[in-house]
Amino acid sequence: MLDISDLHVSVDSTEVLHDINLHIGQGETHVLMGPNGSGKSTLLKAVMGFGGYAITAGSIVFKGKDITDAPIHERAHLGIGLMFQHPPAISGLKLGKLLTATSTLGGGAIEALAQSVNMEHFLDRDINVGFSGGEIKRSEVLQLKVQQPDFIMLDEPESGVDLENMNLMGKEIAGLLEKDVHIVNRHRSGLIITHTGYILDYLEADQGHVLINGEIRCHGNPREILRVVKEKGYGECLRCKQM
Ligand SMILES: Nc1ncnc2c1ncn2[C@@H]1O[C@H](COP(=O)(O)OP(=O)(O)OP(=O)(O)O)[C@@H](O)[C@H]1O
Repeated sequence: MLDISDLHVSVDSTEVLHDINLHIGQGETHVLMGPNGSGKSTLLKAVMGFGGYAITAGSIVFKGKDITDAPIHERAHLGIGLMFQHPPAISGLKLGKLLTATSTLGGGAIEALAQSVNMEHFLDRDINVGFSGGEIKRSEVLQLKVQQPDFIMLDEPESGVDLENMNLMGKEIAGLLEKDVHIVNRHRSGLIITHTGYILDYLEADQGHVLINGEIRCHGNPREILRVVKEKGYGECLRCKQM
């Protein structure tokens, strides 16, 4: 579904990502780990096509189409969706209005989806204005449920979420990634950034990658990587031979 080859990305003329190669097949969920500031969010934003994240070399191919230079709305139309780590607050734009504008669903269907993540009372509020950390995350999940992207990128879905809401979020994200469907029949794929790995309690991820200083330094079983990092730190990933 997604093929990233030899990708270099610069922010403010500083190269943040160096020579990234990543292949995510249809139905697969991959996990991206790595120390703070290693470039994980930058990779997701570059795949989504945000301005300010200049691709200076390499390519991104999605569903067989080269999207390296495609604008963000084209990528969204093709089926790429992103849950932000820190989404912006937008004064003057109601959450319900955004949801109606980004889907073909009617008001009743949107209301029902909002209820499923306890957000029915937020449709009339300006997006993220005064939302708590957990409410922001539920709003992001709701937006993904409405958009139904085929490739879902999640930037730290656990951060700021209480245990009860983590349960809700985990199940919703597993639903979005069709975890109850056999992998050969799954249409959706995902890439999830996690520090804690809590999300892995709700869905099995197929592959984990460790990004350090803008380079992918290790691949492997996500739970195994987490175990090693907890015990020995990310330094151990620099010695990883699974490249
Ligand atoms: N707009 C920007 N201007 C300058 N530097 C930036 C910008 N965006 C990202 N960077 C830098 O790029 C590096 C990678 O940032 P990024 O947010 O991708 O890291 P991360 O791995 O997601 O970190 P964390 O785990 O802390 O969320 C950091 O050093 C960051 O300061």
